[in-house]
Amino acid sequence: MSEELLKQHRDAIDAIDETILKLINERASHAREIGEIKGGGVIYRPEREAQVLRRVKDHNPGPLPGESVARLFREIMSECLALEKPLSVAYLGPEGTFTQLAAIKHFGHAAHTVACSSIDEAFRLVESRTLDYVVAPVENSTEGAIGRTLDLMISSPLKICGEVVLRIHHHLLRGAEGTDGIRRVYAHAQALAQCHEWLNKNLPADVERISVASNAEAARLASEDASAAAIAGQAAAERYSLNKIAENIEDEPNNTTRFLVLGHQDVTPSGKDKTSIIVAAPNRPGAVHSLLAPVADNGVSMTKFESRPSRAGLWDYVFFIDMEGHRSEEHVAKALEGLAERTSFVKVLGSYPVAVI
Ligand SMILES: C=C(O[C@@H]1C=C(C(=O)O)C=C[C@H]1O)C(=O)O
Repeated sequence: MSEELLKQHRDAIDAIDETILKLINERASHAREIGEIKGGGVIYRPEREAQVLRRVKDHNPGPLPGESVARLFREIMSECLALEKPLSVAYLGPEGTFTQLAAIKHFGHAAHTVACSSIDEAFRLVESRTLDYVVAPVENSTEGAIGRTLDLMISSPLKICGEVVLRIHHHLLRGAEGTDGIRRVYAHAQALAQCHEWLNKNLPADVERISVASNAEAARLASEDASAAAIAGQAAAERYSLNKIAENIEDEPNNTTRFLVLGHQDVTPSGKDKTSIIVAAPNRPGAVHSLLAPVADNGVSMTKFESRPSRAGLWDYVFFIDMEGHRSEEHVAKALEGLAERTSFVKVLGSYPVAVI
């Protein structure tokens, strides 16, 4: 090893770090000025943040991967915005849930994440403007829709202003080592379902599977009970100092959960957006087909179509539809007009940027 060569590179890194430091602070000063111009109004602009992240990925010369530089800039923006005022974000707690991870992935570490005891409470705290935004899971690639979030969106005045897609890795966690002496496994019902095959193969049939409110709650219970294990993610393992007895035990290797970010603002177009709506339809043959005609006729692509029995009693079914494009784009606007003519209930939940990181 050449000491001289090593020193040359380290000197170069020191000089670069000084420049980076100066430039990041210069950037923060501009963000603060922009905050002044906004004059106390809404400071967080999801469309602008998505554009910044896409630009960074598109212009990235390497060797760092695009995803990595986008994550770094995610944190820089988070700190710049916190200089104006840190955002407060409600999520289904306790600390260490995947929803908290999703909130941090979307807003960065400078945001103030607040654990709530239910998705309902998280919505309520944002509806009452006690907190700024709520992050809630909406669908999992193996388990399907998260009914409670969908039901809340039917009546909530909140608008969707972003989405987060998170790869979900589950681990078997325990205070002790090995699987000997495990009498029960705690996990959220979704996690039990997502690891069902693995549990059948790797634990005795008489081990009890107990579903609890969250993965983090499962980890907490396992940390207090030597004959218990939990299924949870990395964050919960760290939070409760548990050993990873087995890693990535999810049956489906591409297990991902999609989360929605909701707040009070309408988001302007970012250039690559989605629009989410709810429509109601009677339970009549052909009703859904004719209802959807304006979507196809205007060349709008649907990326999701999910039905739920209506609880309001006025309709038989409600449909959650995601489509490509922003509601202000002509073809999307025309599709929405056409839908409104065919049903008594259309609710636009929001137009928002497609997830970048
Ligand atoms: C600086 C702004 O405000 C916030 C901070 C941003 C940033 O650091 O780049 C981007 C969007 C906003 O969330 C802006 O609107 O441009």
